[in-house]
Amino acid sequence: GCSWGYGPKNGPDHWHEMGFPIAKEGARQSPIEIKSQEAKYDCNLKPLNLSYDPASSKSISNTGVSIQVDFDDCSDRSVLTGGPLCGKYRLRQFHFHWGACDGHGSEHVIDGKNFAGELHLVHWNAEKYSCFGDAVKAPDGLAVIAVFLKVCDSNPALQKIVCSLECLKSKDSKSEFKDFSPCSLLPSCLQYYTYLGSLTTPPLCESVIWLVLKEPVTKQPLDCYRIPGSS
Ligand SMILES: NS(=O)(=O)c1ccc(S(=O)(=O)NCc2cccs2)s1
Ligand SMILES: [Zn+2]
Repeated sequence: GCSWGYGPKNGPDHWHEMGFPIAKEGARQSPIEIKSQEAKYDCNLKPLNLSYDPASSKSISNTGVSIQVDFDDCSDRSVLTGGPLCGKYRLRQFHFHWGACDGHGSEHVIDGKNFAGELHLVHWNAEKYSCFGDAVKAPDGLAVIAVFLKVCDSNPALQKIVCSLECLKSKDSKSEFKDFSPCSLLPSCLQYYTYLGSLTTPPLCESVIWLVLKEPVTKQPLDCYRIPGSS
């Protein structure tokens, strides 16, 4: 069909011919490979300042290409400030990218290392733009925190998300998802790399200030959930 995805016929190498020429012609396309030795320290950068209200989480859905938790972004309930950012960026949603096996799945790569997955917390500049749709078209409209995910034996915060997957088996399924604190998914150290890039999926808008955390978090191996009746 005409919808983009990650298959051999509709994956990233085809997106430019599926209505998103920016994939080939863009000036600041993400993801990128980060080479730590080439990163420059910038003393003007501030620490990231996250202020999230767990009561602002609304729902969790299977978008067909990811698992996404949406937040109430009608007011400044969950906001990101600091880092390279000017003003307050409102948390709109977070979602995941992962692979078929544990050796790959992250979008960004650090010094040639792939991680099992990557969590993206998507924020938009509500001080400067009146709605998300306007922000996603602006060069400083979005700020996305990227967190690398490693496989490990347990992560209680992810547990709540994984448990919700039971009733999200089909595309566009959605269920209530209240009182979730995204901070519980973050590593203790919020040191980050930052660069100007784009959405990593169509429409690939070049409107993202990327904040890629240096420290990964550990995620529950999904296969640790025994299916009742299986041996
Ligand atoms: N992987 S990522 O964090 O770079 C994202 C990809 C898409 C994102 S979105 O939530 O902004 N939707 C994009 C849009 C929907 C409708 C108009 S633009 S965030
Ligand atoms: Zn993403």
